[in-house]
Amino acid sequence: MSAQREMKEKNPWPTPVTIIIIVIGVIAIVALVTVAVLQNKPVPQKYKYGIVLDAGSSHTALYIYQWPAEKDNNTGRVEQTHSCKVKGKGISSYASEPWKAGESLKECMGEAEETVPKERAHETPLYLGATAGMRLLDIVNSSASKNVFQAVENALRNSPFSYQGARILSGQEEGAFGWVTVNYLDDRLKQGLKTTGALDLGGASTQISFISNDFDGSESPINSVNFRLYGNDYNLYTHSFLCYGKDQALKMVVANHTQSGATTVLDPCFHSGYNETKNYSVLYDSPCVSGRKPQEVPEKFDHIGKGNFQECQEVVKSVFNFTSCKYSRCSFNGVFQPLLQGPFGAFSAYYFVMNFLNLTDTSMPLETVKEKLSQYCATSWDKIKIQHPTVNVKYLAEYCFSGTYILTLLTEGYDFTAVTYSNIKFIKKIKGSDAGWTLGYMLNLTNMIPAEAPDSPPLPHAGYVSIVTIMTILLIGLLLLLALRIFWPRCSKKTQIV
Ligand SMILES: O=P(O)(O)OP(=O)(O)OP(=O)(O)OC[C@H]1O[C@@H](n2cnc3c(O)ncnc32)[C@H](O)[C@@H]1O
Ligand SMILES: [Ca+2]
Repeated sequence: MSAQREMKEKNPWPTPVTIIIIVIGVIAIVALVTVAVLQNKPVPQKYKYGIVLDAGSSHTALYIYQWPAEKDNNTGRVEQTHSCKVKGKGISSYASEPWKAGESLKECMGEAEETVPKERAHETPLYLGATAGMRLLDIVNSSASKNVFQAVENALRNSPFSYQGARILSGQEEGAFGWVTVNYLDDRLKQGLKTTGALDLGGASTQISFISNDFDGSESPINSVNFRLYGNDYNLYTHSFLCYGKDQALKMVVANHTQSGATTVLDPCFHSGYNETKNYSVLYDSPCVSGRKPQEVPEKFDHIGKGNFQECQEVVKSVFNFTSCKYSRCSFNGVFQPLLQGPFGAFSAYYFVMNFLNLTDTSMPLETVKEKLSQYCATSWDKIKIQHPTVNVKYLAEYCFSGTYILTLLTEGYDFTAVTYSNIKFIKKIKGSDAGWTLGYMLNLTNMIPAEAPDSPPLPHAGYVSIVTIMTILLIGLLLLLALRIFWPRCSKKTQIV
């Protein structure tokens, strides 16, 4: 018996148990490596780029987007990597000297050349989209609008990028792409989650876009945009109000005050102590008001502030027409609008203005918001200038009007109530990318959002983590057992014998 035991102890060949442990260990290692390789494809190192120029009514901005080069088959995340604000006004302001519109873009185009790696430039699409400023110029002087586009095209064709054209977006496109941007950045589209509405307030137009159960497009087809994105169908309600951006709305409000052709205009939307001499011709230079220019007007008028929120609200209301509606329900000016639904993201001037006024917190009761704005409007112009010495004086003079306009547009125009006001979030960026139509526009033109859902990874993430964890624990256990058998055979034998 003892000789047998001695032989066994000296036998260099592993016992069947050891062999089984080794085999299981090898299988576990192979399985672990296979799962890890399948799940974690190599992390892409390189990026692809796309550039969009937003030629707005008040200014032009350039946005550069990037996404992982190996994932442009619809699975990689597109994010904003750089933005550049073009100096000066919007391209529509260069109607009488179009070449300057092209010149104005050069500095930002230079920044784009520095940002996009040289070897990627030729394959980087470059788009320019113009909005309400060019829509208005096109209405009053279409040849001037063509000349501006010509100048802009010349400048962009000479860039190293793959120029894809410049054009005016329709109001519908502007609204719909803003909605796509917000929901793409929030990962709502890919995951098929409930979507967020989009509210964009520009200088010359404003857009509202949202999904409502109350809307199937049949009542007002011009307000309907259909998408199939990542396997989900969306029937989006969208409307763009030309002339209801905050600069044109201000013109309309002041035009209402100046119908008598007076030389002095008392304005409740400007602070008391504000007094500026303005030209009638400049005030009435846009098609939003030109039809209402009084026949006999002096050259100039004194624009004098009165600082009264309630009165300001009344005159602001006067630019909205609530009298006629041929649909089941309307927002204003006879435009169909279904029942408001879900959360909303409000960006561009909505954010600039409410952020300046410290009123971005929408959990604050609407009445409190109004009280705060009322106090702000009642503050004298001298005091306001002292309190904000670094703020652009043109913006500063207009925040009382702008805040009042925003609240009136949201509550009277779109019908947000004291309850639904808290569904609005004033936003500038989402995960580092600016909210606005540009990203949605590029995603659409580059077919970056597929109609159908992309293939999911071989395993759901939770399954993958569980398998890897179980395998690892098993492997460590087996290796420990093996080590015990090899290095302390006597010890393990003893346990067996006992
Ligand atoms: O969409 P459109 O109507 O073409 O206009 P835009 O694209 O040029 O309009 P923006 O959103 O850039 O700006 C909207 C308005 O907000 C103004 N604005 C920009 N920055 C601002 C700030 O910091 N404070 C107040 N107003 C600001 C700007 O002059 C416009 O009147
Ligand atoms: Ca805009």
